[in-house]
Amino acid sequence: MQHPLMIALDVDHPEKRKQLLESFGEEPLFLKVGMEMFYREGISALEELKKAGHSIFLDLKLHDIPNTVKRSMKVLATLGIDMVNVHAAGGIKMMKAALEGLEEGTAPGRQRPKLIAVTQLTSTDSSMLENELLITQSMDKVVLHYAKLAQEAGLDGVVCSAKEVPLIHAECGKTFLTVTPGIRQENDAVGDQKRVVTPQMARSLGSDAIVVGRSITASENPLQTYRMMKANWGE
Ligand SMILES: O=c1ccn([C@@H]2O[C@H](COP(=O)(O)O)[C@@H](O)[C@H]2O)c(=O)[nH]1
Repeated sequence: MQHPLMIALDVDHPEKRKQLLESFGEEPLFLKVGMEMFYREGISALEELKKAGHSIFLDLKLHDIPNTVKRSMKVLATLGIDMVNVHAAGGIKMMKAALEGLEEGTAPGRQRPKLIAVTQLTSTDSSMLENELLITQSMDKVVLHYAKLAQEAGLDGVVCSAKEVPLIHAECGKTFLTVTPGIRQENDAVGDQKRVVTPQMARSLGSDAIVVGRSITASENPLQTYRMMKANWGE
């Protein structure tokens, strides 16, 4: 998939997860497995998803000392996942260690999972950045700075809002991946997200992939909503 719409499997029961996936039939999907599902269902569920032909972004957002992150990534590299992430706030050493761990853990002949870094969560706005996190630079500057650190560490790309994609692609190059959550159709509830765009806007801003959770998982007809959002995203 060149520009995937990644479905965030944020549901509160394995049966709901299974029902949701059944509603998509045989279509191979790009699925984002987050902490909720991974902590509940573990590695065996990832194997199930892979067997069904799906691609997996394991969104665990590692953020710890470099040694711990490296050793953890070495384990995650064995799980058959396609993408995994860290928080760029862990710094260059931590990101380099994450990459080393992934490389060491990837079996010969297998493709290393892509490694991307969260710049600033899409639930953060400028006011939170300044007043809670005490970061006084603008959101654009901070996100770009973290993207550059991730690139310097050798990572494949970042998680950011689609709003920051043009800046990141201009400074880090078009092949540096931008994976963008905070996606909503015009009338969807925004919830806790702050830096939000529609699938159409994400495409015109140049996002490489969009992540959609509740708009699909909480929809009365997830398949129909997925198809509509995918069409609006241009895939
Ligand atoms: O900055 C970030 C990083 C990760 N996420 C994750 O994406 C989905 C979005 O879900 P929605 O229901 O579409 O809001 C969710 O799993 C987050 O953990 C993010 O939103 N922002």
